[in-house]
Amino acid sequence: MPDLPTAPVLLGGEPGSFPHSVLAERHPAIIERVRGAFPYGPAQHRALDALLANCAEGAVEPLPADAPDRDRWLEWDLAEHTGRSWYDVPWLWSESWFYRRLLDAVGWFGPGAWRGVDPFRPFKRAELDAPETDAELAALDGLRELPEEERGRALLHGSLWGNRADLGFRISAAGAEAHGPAPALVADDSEALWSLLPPGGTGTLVLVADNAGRELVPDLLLIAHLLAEGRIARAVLHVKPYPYYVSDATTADVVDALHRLRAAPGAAGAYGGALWAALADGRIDVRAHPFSCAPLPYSRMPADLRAEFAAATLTVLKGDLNYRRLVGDRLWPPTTPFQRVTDYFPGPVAALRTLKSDVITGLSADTEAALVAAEDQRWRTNGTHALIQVS
Ligand SMILES: O=P(O)(O)OC[C@H]1O[C@](O)(CO)[C@@H](O)[C@@H]1O
Repeated sequence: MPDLPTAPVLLGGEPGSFPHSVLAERHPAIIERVRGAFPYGPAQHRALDALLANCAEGAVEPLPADAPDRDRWLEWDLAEHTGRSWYDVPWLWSESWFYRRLLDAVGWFGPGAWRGVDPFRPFKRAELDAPETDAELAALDGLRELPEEERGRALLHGSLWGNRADLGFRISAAGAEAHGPAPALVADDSEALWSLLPPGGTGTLVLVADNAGRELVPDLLLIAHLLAEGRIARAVLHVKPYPYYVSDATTADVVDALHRLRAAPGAAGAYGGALWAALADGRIDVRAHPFSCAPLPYSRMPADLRAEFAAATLTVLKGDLNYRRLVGDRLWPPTTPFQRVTDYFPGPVAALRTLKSDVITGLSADTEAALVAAEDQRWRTNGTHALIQVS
């Protein structure tokens, strides 16, 4: 693997920092929301209490010998981090560990009746069922008369800005949506993206999804458009193998989104039907690779995933967490070339992301200066800016 340039890895240990607030405030709030959403029994309440305590002062504990994914977590640095504070290990790792432990606490992996019950499902469902979703679907009717390129651009932006629909983020960023859909693109390589997907394409788009609901719906619409317009022949949609970061999409969320689309009137319903048919005949494939929930950067991806990304015409990584994993969860100087930190990626890659954490690369010096002048460093995390970067 070529040498990557380095910058400090983000840790959660510094009070006042964004990562610290996620570990110290957001995670306890998520535990209480989940606790309030299900009629859990005493065992789950006790386990959630223990997790709360662990969030505050605890150390990383080993997984029990019979945990189904113990070997995988050992490959993912669990032994190295065991006994250390959540605040001293890489923030990317401790956040991911939090979701793994939360699933344990509610019985997701257990043999009991709560096995496989998604603790975030009520929140994801509520978003999908919200009137705002109806309005977004109805707006598709207005796109029908547009030339294909304009329709494609609109759907690309729908998928991009759909990334603000992140329920974990909203717990501590109330009001971020009130800024409206500001056209605040801090980097825009969309021309390069379209040049990789010309009409008459016979290739495969890999879309690594992020959130369910109001992000996944526009992601699916974009895929439907690219297939219908002959810009790709196939699409592979990667989702999470288990509930993660509150709103991340699982296979069950894909099913919910497709039902929602199919039941909608007008253009949305037609897209839903086309997507359903494309899944049935194999033009769209859904994957839930274990590495999608790994606490690691993509530079450590396993060989099978590397081969899949290498064979794709383009891999689109959605969202903030995927961006952190793509470029490395480090405090890069913002003008660090995106190309340089993604050199290791085995094929053409695009990031579509709204900015919700400190990590950023690929800005021009002018753009960085303008952002800092207007907002100090708040632009990095307040979810009102977005980027399209291609390498
Ligand atoms: O859903 P997204 O765009 O990946 O955002 C999730 C982000 O939320 C956070 O939990 C905090 O913003 C980050 O850790 C993470 O990058």
